[in-house]
Amino acid sequence: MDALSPSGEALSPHTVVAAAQAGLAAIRARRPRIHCITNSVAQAYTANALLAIGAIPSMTTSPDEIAAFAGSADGLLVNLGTLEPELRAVIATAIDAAAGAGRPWLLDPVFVDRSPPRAAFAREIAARRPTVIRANAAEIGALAPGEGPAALAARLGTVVAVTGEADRVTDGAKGFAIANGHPLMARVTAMGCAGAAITTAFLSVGAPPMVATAAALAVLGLAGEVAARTASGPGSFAIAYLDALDALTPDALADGARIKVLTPGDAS
Ligand SMILES: Nc1ncnc2c1ncn2[C@@H]1O[C@H](COP(=O)(O)OP(=O)(O)OP(=O)(O)O)[C@@H](O)[C@H]1O
Ligand SMILES: Cc1ncsc1CCO
Ligand SMILES: [Mg+2]
Repeated sequence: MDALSPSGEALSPHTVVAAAQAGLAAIRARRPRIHCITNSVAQAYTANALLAIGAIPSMTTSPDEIAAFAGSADGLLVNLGTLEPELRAVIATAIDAAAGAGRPWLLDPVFVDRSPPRAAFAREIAARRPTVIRANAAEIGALAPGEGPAALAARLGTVVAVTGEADRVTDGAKGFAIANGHPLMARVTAMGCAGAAITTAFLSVGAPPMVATAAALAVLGLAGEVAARTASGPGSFAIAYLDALDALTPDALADGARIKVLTPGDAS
């Protein structure tokens, strides 16, 4: 299982496909619990997406419970989509607990491009070195103005994933481009948020972070392509996407994943 070997190995599209297959099997067998501090728009869909892939969601943000929940979870998602004031301290406590327990955590800096105070807070959180930062291009631009994903990843020692029509993942030196996905994914709110939660589930089952993130994005994109075949619009697509996550097979991944290795020049 080359995908589960330590980082530093030669990277290839096959590495990612193998990690997607192994990660999917591990999530379904081990049922990792992912604690999600996420926005009020995305909560129910995110919990359903985690269940569809085989993981277990927990979602509380209660200040007196967050350390217990985050510290005993297999991974932590921090999503800033509806950043009510009391969440700032809750997020700090959750990161302490997850990082203290040696668990991966992922930052999704939603809408930092719309709010300078939120961008400032997101930069503070990013300085805590999340395992992965996942965002759309506008959000990465606001989080690290003038820097670009590869420089951001290199400076923090984290993995940065930029999602959109094509997805790119980098550790600052190397990277992957994932071409899977469907335009209907941009017509349902919280697709990125739910995808970040599923990416956290892949991080929690053991592949190195850049490979695990690329694997998760291939899974998410391929599920989107499968769902689009039967959907008649955004509403039925949202439901079909959950079914597609549940039904995805190792063979479908081998046939359908569209991954390219990025060299240092094009990882920026
Ligand atoms: N036009 C597109 N074609 C193919 N895939 C897409 C397209 N737009 C988005 N996606 C896919 O949808 C997922 C969500 O990415 P997106 O960049 O839209 O997230 P986001 O902006 O954070 O969304 P949200 O904030 O609504 O959760 C990614 O896996 C991405 O690959
Ligand atoms: C629409 C919306 N507003 C805050 S969070 C969110 C979900 C998509 O990120
Ligand atoms: Mg988003």
